[in-house]
Amino acid sequence: MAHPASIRVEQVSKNFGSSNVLHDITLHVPVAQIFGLLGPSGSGKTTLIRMIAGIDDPSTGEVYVQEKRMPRLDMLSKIGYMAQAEALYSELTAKENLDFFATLFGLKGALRKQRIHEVMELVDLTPHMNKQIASYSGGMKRRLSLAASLLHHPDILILDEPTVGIDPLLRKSIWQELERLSSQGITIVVTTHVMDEADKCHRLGMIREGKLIAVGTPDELKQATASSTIEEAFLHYGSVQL
Ligand SMILES: Nc1ncnc2c1ncn2[C@@H]1O[C@H](COP(=O)(O)OP(=O)(O)OP(=O)(O)O)[C@@H](O)[C@H]1O
Repeated sequence: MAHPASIRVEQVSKNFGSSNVLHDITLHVPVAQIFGLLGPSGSGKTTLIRMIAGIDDPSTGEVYVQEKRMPRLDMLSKIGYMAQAEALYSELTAKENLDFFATLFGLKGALRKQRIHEVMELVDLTPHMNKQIASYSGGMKRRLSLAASLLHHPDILILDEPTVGIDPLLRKSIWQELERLSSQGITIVVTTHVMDEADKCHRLGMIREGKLIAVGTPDELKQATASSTIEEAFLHYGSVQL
């Protein structure tokens, strides 16, 4: 076996009432890979990663994380999840918010203080540690959410459009951090609309209308469609009749 799978999605479909939003998705993500999910708005990316994070369950099929069938409460400590909508308390400061999440993850004492400082440093928010979230910009809230998802040193990091509203310089440093985390063995699943970010992923999955229409490295997807950029490859797959 070349690489053990960190995440296995096996023949997963998802219905909301009578509407079928994911169709028969099978996907394996090896340990330490940065896997990007690309697809138009409404194609099902968030629905899929919520099932990987164990927040929702499939209608049919199975999701395994570290070979444990999801959803599973004891896997939550292994997973860091950053949603599109911020789950922050606006009347509290950044530090108070992180203190709250740290408590949920059982981080205590000096270790907790140190970790809060590390993650705040990482997202470049240290000078704003004691400001109320109500005074934060959209980008600052995204950065704080990312910091919160990293607090407990998760093995698996699941990020739903983490860099929306973040300026290019900081986006670059966040991607450097994701690469560093991956080199330490952390598996990362990230949804994105930003094509230069897609190029930084080790492997990509393209989703359209709830179907996984292509999976491969950025180079493989470009070669398969005779494209010079991921954007072109994406447009190619988007125009193919399913
Ligand atoms: N709880 C729900 N109940 C009913 N329909 C839902 C629910 N959650 C998602 N959907 C529908 O499922 C489809 C896929 O939504 P999803 O949020 O997964 O797409 P997405 O690819 O993440 O989009 P975006 O890029 O805009 O975030 C959409 O048609 C959406 O309206």
